[in-house]
Amino acid sequence: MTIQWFPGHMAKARRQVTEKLKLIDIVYELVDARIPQSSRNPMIDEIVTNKPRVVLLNKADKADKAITNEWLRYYEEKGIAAIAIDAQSGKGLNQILTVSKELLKEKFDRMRAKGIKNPRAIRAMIVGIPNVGKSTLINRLAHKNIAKTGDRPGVTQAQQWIKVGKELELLDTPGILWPKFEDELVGYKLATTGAIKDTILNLQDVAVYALRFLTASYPNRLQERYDLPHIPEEIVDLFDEIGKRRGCLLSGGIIDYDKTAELVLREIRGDRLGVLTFEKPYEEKVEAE
Ligand SMILES: Nc1nc2c(ncn2[C@@H]2O[C@H](COP(=O)(O)OP(=O)(O)OP(=O)(O)O)[C@@H](O)[C@H]2O)c(=O)[nH]1
Repeated sequence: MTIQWFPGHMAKARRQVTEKLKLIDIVYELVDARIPQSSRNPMIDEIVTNKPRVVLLNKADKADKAITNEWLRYYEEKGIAAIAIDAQSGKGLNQILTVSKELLKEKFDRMRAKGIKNPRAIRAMIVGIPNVGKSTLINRLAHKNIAKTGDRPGVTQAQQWIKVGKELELLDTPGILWPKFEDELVGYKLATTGAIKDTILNLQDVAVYALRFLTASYPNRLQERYDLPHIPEEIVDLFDEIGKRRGCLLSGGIIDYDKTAELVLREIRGDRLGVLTFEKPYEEKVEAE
């Protein structure tokens, strides 16, 4: 597989995030609840070293609820604050302030101890990979409450802050961290959920991954959706069955594998096979074939 992880992009993103860290009290790391591990950039652990962090499992409406709960337990066991949210509908968002206040209690208590009667609002920034829902979350929290507050020390550029009630302020520009997909399985998961462009990986390979995953984890849904009396063992036979049933054919009745791959991925992304989660905590890494 010839996936490139652009070091130039990453270095720039790292610089920008590091610069903004000086302005804030807490980081909200947005990940996709369907692939909490693959949708984060592991470098964030090196970048965000001295600020508390909350993991926000976004698009929880598209994820398998039981597995989202497993992820929440996993983070709890590791002592990492995590909340399942749906930025589009606003579900779970009210927990963000509560958790932030808990994590920053000592810092703000110290301010009060120094004689500051009404400490300022908590300042936060959102970071995450492209398409994970950063803008949706900011807009949802903002309710058009965007406040121009001008320069803050440490940056040459004026930062805009978004007021979220009285107690929270968000940087209006999120930090973008690129996904790291040197591992091909990570790449396939990102592609299946639509986090990376379809032109980056071979679409048939992505669909092979997705169909193998469905066969192993959600066989009933696969059978039901494509009306399969049983799931063929050979992946090519599975493509044939789906292509035949859905009319993805070339002239002469030959199965059009590109069209079949496209159809399957479109239906997965559109929740036609129900809500799905592609990775579990503590899961052994399985090499994609
Ligand atoms: N179902 C669902 N869709 C969501 C949710 N949050 C965001 N989306 C959708 O995901 C897509 C990407 O959301 P954006 O907010 O543009 O993501 P972003 O991280 O700002 O993307 P970039 O600007 O590329 O960095 C949009 O189509 C949103 O409508 C969610 O909680 N649930």
